[in-house]
Amino acid sequence: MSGNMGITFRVMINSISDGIYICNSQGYCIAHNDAFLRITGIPIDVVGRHVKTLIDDNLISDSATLEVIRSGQRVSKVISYPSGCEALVTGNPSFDEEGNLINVVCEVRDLSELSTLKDELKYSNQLNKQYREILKNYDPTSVNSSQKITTRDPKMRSILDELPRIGDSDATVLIHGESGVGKGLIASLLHEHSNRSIKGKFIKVDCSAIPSSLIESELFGYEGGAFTGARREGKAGLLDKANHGTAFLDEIGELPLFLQVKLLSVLQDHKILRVGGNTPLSMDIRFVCATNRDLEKMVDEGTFRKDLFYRLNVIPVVIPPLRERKEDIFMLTLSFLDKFCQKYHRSLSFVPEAMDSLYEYSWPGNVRELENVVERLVVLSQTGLIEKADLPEKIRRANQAVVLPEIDLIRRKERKIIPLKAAVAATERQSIERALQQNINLGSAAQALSIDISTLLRKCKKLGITRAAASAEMR
Ligand SMILES: Nc1ncnc2c1ncn2[C@@H]1O[C@H](COP(=O)(O)OP(=O)(O)OP(=O)(O)O)[C@@H](O)[C@H]1O
Repeated sequence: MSGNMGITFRVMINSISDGIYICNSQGYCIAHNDAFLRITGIPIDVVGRHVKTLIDDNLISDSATLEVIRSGQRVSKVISYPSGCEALVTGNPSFDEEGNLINVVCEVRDLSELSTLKDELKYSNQLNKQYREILKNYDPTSVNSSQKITTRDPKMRSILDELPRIGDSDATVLIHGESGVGKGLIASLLHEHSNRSIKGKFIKVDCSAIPSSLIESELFGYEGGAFTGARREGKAGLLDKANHGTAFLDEIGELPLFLQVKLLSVLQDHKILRVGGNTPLSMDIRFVCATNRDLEKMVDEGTFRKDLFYRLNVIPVVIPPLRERKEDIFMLTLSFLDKFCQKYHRSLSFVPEAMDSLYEYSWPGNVRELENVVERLVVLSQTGLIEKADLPEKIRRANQAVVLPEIDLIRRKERKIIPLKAAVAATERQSIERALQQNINLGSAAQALSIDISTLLRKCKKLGITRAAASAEMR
């Protein structure tokens, strides 16, 4: 610090991170702290100099001090300095007991630092609030509170609307859809919607996960001594466990041909025959099957039985891939974020650029992939914000542009959903460029936009808008 002040005062004033600049009642600088020099980059000793000479020497663009001396009131101004920084300078008058001005103390706040921090904090608070509100008001279709399905997609909603009716019937359902779209979830909801959930269980069998040599005995069970290594007392199969309930046969396209015949007879006769057994056992099972393969093509190729296909496909349910219901990406992301934040006791939000990238990505692994990505981000995140840089590279590459040009915005409008941040940025850019082009100075441009100059400067900096670029843009 410079100036003729006591040591305690010097230590105190230098512990402040904002710049402090003190003038006497005539406008001569009597002291300043170290932060003042760091922020302003003024290369000369200003103590003893009149502020007017600093303006004349182009060291400051304006003076709050002169305005305070003139008006006797607290004054704030945005002032540019040789460091290239723009600062919000607030001049505070101090008076003696008779009300005479003694000196003017100016606080110099680096707007770029301040606005970045403020923006981040404000934005993160806004997002958190917004997310919580959406989740609070959103009514996910929930069944018995154990399973929740999140969707806004019209096709998905019509499937959900049909679920109670399909659940009530005992007809066989074949769910078609890519891996990870939620076929298992829909199947379990069907069970929960039926009165089978009261008297029986939901048993899932992944036909692709059980080796073909074991699948028959796993499904149908076996009698004692049916084969080498079999238990002496025999064993009930998974279908036994589904008695009075629902058997969900996932990846049904992987079922070997010989078992397709056996399954067909179960569907027709409602009886199962254990491996090595002679007496068929009556079973009351509702079958829901799922596949990510084109079963009709497999029928044509002779790898899937036609009669079984028609027997299974009584009620077909087709679940669209996530890339065809982009509206769901936002909702699902927030829903998974909430779930994993609760699980891992974290509090996190996505910055808009990260959300844009999630939106743009094609999600070949569908909802499961999204769920896994969000869980990983929640576990690995070290700050309260998930940024674009935190996303896996393949997702980051899906969206390089942060601020979308208007043309892209229109193209996106046609696809109905525009990420909120991109829409706001494009609209802000357009209004600011127009205001800068149509107004002679920053003050009137800010007035036209109904914001103050510091906000205008901050937004210009953030969006990379200069007056020259704005004028060129509008021509
Ligand atoms: N709409 C949704 N809302 C909430 N969670 C969902 C939704 N769809 C899928 N999920 C979740 O995504 C994950 C994958 O879903 P699911 O296992 O049902 O997919 P799948 O189509 O059966 O996959 P696969 O074909 O590989 O067996 C699960 O954790 C599931 O809970």
